[in-house]
Amino acid sequence: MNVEVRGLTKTFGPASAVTDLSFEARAGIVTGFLGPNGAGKTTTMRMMLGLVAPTSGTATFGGRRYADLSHPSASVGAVLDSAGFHPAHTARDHLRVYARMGRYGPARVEQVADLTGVSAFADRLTRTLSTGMRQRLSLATALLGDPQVLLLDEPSNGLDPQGIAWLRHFVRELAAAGRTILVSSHVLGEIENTADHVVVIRDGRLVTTGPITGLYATATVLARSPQADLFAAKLGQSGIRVERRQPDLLRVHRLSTAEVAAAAASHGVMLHEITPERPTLEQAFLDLTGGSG
Ligand SMILES: Nc1ncnc2c1ncn2[C@@H]1O[C@H](COP(=O)(O)OP(=O)(O)OP(=O)(O)O)[C@@H](O)[C@H]1O
Repeated sequence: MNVEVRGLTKTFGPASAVTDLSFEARAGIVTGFLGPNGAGKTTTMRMMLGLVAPTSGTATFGGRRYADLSHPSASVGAVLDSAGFHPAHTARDHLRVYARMGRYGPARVEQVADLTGVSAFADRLTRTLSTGMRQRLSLATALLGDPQVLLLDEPSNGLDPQGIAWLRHFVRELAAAGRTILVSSHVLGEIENTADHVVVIRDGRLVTTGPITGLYATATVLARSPQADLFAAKLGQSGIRVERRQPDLLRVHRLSTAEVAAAAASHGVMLHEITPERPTLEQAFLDLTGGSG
């Protein structure tokens, strides 16, 4: 079940939280929804679920708005925040209440508790749970209906490194089984090994969307040559952007080291050094989102 967001916009009084945002999340892959704090990720997800009315635009799941789904919890599961637990309920009570609302049996409660590790603290009162345990309980709740789509808002919050590794594996398995996963984060590193595609937003607007490897598009190569003038001229003639760093050192944009070496050979230019300047993925993300994170 694919998810389509088209022209979503939300203004709060004079302030725009989300502006004309469009993207897709496809079945079978994990889509990372990235942006610095306050970029509009939570507002977008709340609009997708009908919890906040959009000023304009639509979000659909398999072509239908959330409100028009016949059995929403069996189509779309969401972990938006880990508040909202009744303090006098145990974790298992909480799951049972939601299971009854969705008309799922007690066996399903035990299944999702096992899947998410909630079984280990199922008899504890929710008010005594750690943030990480609450995240697991929220995830278990979202999974009750075995939904085709999962929206996860900063699900790593409060999880320890072991929990983060577990979540990464878990989310990847859900996607491999054909589900559609949209997972938000303000730290690229958290979903770097989880997401296949990314949707990057800043100030409520789309910055870029595509395969996560596309964030490397800012890569540059340093090339040192005693014939730097000639090489710069030849590259420039081919429409390649070149900067002069030192008299004999060029910075070449958007070519790999192999492509730079091949270009030098084809122009009879001798190279003394070729160094990739690939930014870390996190740096590329920070560059895209204005340096805040
Ligand atoms: N109910 C509201 N009333 C007024 N402004 C709001 C409301 N909800 C969100 N905003 C504003 O909308 C903008 C986007 O907030 P949002 O929570 O969607 O961002 P976010 O990307 O989820 O950030 P974070 O990573 O910090 O959770 C922020 O400037 C926020 O202050």
